[in-house]
Order: sequence, then C-alpha cells, then structure tokens
Amino acid sequence: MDCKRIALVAHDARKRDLIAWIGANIAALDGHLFWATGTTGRLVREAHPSLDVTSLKSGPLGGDQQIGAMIAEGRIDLLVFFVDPMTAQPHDVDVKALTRLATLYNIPMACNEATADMVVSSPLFSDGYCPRPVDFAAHDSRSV
Ligand SMILES: O=C(CO)COP(=O)(O)O
Repeated sequence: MDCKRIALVAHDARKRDLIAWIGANIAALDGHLFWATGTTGRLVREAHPSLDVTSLKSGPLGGDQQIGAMIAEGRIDLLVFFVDPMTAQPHDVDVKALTRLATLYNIPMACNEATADMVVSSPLFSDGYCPRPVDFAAHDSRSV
C-alpha cells in the first residue's frame, strides 16, 4: 500500500468522535503520514502515539488555511474533517476556504464518520488511487 498524506481536522464538539474513528480504523491508518490543526493534532497524538502526526497552527489561528495551502500545493491526498454543523465558528471563512480548496483540487474529503468509513474501506484507498487533476481552464471565466 502506498503512503497517503492525510489531513485531520475536527471542531471541538467532534474531536472525541474523530479520535474514536481513528481508533476503530487504526489498522488502515497506521503507516500513513498525517498533518492536523493544532488541537486536533495534539489530541490525536496523545490518543494514538503510533501515528506520525505533524501539528500545524490551531484552526482559528490559521491551521485550516495552512492545510488549504498544502492542498493547493499538491501535498495532501485525503482530508478527514469532522465538522460541527451545530455551532457557529469564529473562523467560518477559513473553514469554507478549506472545504472549497479540497473540492477544487479534487481531494477526497470526509466530513463525517460514514464518509470516512467508506473512504478507508474503499479499494481505491489501498490501490494507489490518484485523483484526476483539476482542469484549470474549465475554471477560468476568461476562457468561456
Ligand atoms: O477549528 C478547527 C477547524 O476549523 C480545528 O482546529 P483545532 O484542531 O486547533 O481545534
């Protein structure tokens, strides 16, 4: 299996759920490389020390933007972002920017357990799946 570069993010009300999800899928996740927003990364490392997790800044302090930049640079293969749909976030614009970039760059993005389960259990997760690159010309309004 090839080594995937996986971004982990969870809003506060969903951090416990992300850690539980990782625990339930640790066999599939061990051996991959992880980047996470600050608090999420610290909690994941404490709960699952076998994982190689690099913590970036906390989400409200720019961590979502850092992960978005990594996606734009082609350095992330999968985003697992457990979103809290019930709480307004002070950095909502950053959250929106991150999910927009994952969509734009055609990165698999799991925002809840059901989707994350399907991603890691898919044969595409273990078979070196490489998403189709984005056709930027199609997104350039000047070319319409
Ligand atoms: O706010 C977040 C994502 O938008 C998560 O940030 P933390 O992992 O630093 O709590």
